[in-house]
Amino acid sequence: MMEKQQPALKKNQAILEVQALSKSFHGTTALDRASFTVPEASLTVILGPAGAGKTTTLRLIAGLDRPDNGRVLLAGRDVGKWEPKDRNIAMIFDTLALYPNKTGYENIASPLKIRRLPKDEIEVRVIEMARTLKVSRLLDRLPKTMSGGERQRIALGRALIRTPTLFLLDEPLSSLDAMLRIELRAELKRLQRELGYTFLMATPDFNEALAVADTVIMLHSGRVVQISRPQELYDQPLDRDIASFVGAPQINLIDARYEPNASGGVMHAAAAGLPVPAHLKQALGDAPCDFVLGIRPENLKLTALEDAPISASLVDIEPLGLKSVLTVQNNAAQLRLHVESAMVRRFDAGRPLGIEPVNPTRLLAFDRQSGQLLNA
Ligand SMILES: Nc1ncnc2c1ncn2[C@@H]1O[C@H](COP(=O)(O)OP(=O)(O)OP(=O)(O)O)[C@@H](O)[C@H]1O
Repeated sequence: MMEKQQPALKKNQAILEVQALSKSFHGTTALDRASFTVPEASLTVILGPAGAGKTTTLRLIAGLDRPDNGRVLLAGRDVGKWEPKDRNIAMIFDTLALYPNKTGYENIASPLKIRRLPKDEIEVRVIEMARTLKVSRLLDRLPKTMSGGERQRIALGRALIRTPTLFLLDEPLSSLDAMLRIELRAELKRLQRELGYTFLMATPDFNEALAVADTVIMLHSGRVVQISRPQELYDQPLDRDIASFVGAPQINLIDARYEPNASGGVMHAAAAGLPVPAHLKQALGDAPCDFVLGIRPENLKLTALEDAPISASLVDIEPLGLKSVLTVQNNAAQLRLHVESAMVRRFDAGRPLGIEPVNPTRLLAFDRQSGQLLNA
């Protein structure tokens, strides 16, 4: 099968450029002027909740749907009029099913056989792929004799044996159980690096993005709301929706009032007067104002009730192994804290607790109306 010749990339040119891409279905906007680039040999993740427009974006790039507006450029060329088969893109979905009556070898080889590659070349590539995926010993076996994880590796081998310009992966691990998922996402990242592939992967799972992504494109209601490194998305989310979406347990977002004074000012939040860290003071300015204070649950800790800036009573404990998530409440706010399980094992609901923020440089402030991050 002939694929259209891709021109050589110019230095620093993105493999993929998406420019103001829009798509509506029956009057509902699925994608709204989305723009981003994907550099060669990178792993870029499109992150967003259900219905954010992730699949729509991938389908438009693959040419499976036509955009209402905007352009898709591959290696600098507008491919708007190209058929999917001419775009030299491989799309991998979550169902990585195998042919049950074919051996591991035949399964991995099948995309190359369809392309009528010479037998010798197929053999070299399958053996190499099996070595990379550590499944060489499974090549003669049928899928029914393999474990779930082994089958997924063979299926990945089959998906990755082609050498397209770009791989689009739509929630490729979503059908797997948690353990296998963690193992295989590390494997995907390793393969992508080792083979120098370019991956654009959609997922609703921030932890997955954190584990594998070079860059995250955060999509919300069809709009690109932030493009950054995954850790930056967690540390500096550009608005409160992003802050809530990334990180579990969820960030605490509490109404706060800022009162500047000669000694740096005070923030009234959760029925407490808290000192204002320098970066927030800069972001909030010189006048009193209302804002939303963002505190990650790991940046709150239990402390002696008599010295605590915040007092609240225990509502619930969710044990998560070594750590537990505590929900506490006072008359101004409900808060989640991430604490050592050993500390709270014998706590009963209703118990009064003392709480203090830690790592003040990690506190965030958001505009009360727009929800935007307030930055210095
Ligand atoms: N073929 C279609 N016909 C009608 N509406 C569609 C179609 N495809 C997508 N949509 C709508 O467009 C919006 C974006 O859908 P899309 O599948 O791209 O989201 P997603 O981020 O991939 O979600 P998920 O994580 O649930 O797969 C949704 O509101 C969806 O209902």
